[in-house]
Amino acid sequence: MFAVSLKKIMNITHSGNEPADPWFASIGMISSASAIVLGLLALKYPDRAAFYERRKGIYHSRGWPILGATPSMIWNKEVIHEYFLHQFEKSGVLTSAISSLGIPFTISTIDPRNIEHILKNNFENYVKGPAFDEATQDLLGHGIFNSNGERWKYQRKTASHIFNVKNFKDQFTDVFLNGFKIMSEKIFDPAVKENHSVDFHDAMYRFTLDSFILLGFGVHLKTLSTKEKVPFATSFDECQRNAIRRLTNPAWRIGETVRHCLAPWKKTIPQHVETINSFASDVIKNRRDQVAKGEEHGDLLSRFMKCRNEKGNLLDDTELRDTVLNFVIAGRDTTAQSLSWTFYNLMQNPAIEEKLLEEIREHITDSMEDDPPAMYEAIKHMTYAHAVFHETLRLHPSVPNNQKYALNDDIWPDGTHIQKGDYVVWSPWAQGRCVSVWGEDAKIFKPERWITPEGDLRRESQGQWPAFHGGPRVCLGQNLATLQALIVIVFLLKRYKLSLVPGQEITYLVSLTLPMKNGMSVMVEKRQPAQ
Ligand code: HEM
Repeated sequence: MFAVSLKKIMNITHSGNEPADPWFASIGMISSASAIVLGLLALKYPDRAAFYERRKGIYHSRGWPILGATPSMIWNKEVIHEYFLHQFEKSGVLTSAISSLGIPFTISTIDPRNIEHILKNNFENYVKGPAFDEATQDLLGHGIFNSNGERWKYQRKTASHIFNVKNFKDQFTDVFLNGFKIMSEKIFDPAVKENHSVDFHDAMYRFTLDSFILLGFGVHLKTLSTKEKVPFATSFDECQRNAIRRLTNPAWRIGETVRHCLAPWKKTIPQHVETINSFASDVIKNRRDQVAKGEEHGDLLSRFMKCRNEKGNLLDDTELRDTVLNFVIAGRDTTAQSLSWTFYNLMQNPAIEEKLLEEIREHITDSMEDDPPAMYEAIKHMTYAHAVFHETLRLHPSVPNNQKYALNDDIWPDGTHIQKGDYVVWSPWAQGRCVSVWGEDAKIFKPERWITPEGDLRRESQGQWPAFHGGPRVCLGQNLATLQALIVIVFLLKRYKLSLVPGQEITYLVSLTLPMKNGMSVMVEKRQPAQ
């Protein structure tokens, strides 16, 4: 039938005596067979992906015949977090299975009890799966982020000795305060003087990259001071962006090869990785020479140089590269994004901004800019500033979606049965906005929800608010990220009044983290001291 119509279209005719063209005959047979197979598959899988078997006791949303949720997910790929939220709100359940072509059995949940169970109570059963490891291996190496089991345990133990707020109180605060001064001088003051807008999101990215490279490797990258892109920064950004492409596309190797063939003049991912590696190896070599001459440095690299691995040996260059780079990757984007979303919310809620300013005036003096320990102590007591930051991360979690892989069968607190080899996904973004989890005002920015009747900061369970993950793998930098963010919030608000440039669309870019898709243009004025 198909072959006949094809011939008609191509205007090819045969007289009755001519033997049939074997090419058309085979096409006809293949088409008919395919149509039959598709028909049978559509009968067996009328509302889900082919070969996807439903499990009892789990809610399955209805999808397309044979394709399941694949077309809707592709259609909504730019607004995937809203899509997940909508699926939960439409179904009224907090746990459901996703049937999509080409992905393994995946169960998605925003139930706080289940998330707490995965992260904490049955932590040993859930690991980063093979897909994550493969997609991020060249960038993360064998660092803490993509390690599991004993290797992770050892790295975590070593890092937590070094990585405590007490150790870094003065040094971290000092780096952030200095970074803030450079950012003011190079970006915000000129914008006030020349009355031009600033891409706030870009400024935060530069600020956190400079700060974390200084803290991690002891190197001044100076992206805040240069208009041109620093090669390390370009490669670092490109590798991070690429990681999400790999995680969402099982055929990423082919994709990368095709992209290279189509644009051979562009740097490939292995070339970007090489740029990062050669930066790290130069810094490590220099630092080894300096240490050999008896110099003392306080950056992470120098501290990790004194540590031993699980075999009792000092860390070699590759282990040092992986360890330090994992911290930079962990801290840089997440903190820059949380700052951008905080200011986005403050600019839209002047009453909240004013309340925060009152707290700043009460606790922070000008002299604290040059007194890191005093600054650190003052910030600790600013309850409302913490509430603003937590509320931002509730609505705009820097890690909006997360997944793990089940090593064994399990039963979740809501009764869902998990089988060995299942992927489990939770979405802090959808959870933070879901009325069933956070109440009727879930979608409203309201820092007051974080303040107890006694005026203290409310501590939510890690299952309810997994912005910093939870359990044994809770974010190691939570206190530091909060410290850095609050320093910037406090001093930026104290010095400047920011306002959104009208007419721009502020939205997220779908990625492993939550960057702003189009940046965020703001106008900057000097803030006049309160009368
Ligand atoms: C607002 C800022 C931040 C947020 C929202 C955040 C959030 C998270 C989340 C959700 C995870 C779990 C990721 C996963 O493995 O699935 C994580 C892990 C981690 N974070 Fe953060 N993070 C922030 C800043 C930082 C900073 C500044 C550092 C340190 C410089 C840091 C260090 C780490 C490390 C080392 C891990 C891995 C912990 C482990 O696997 O044992 N983070 N963070």
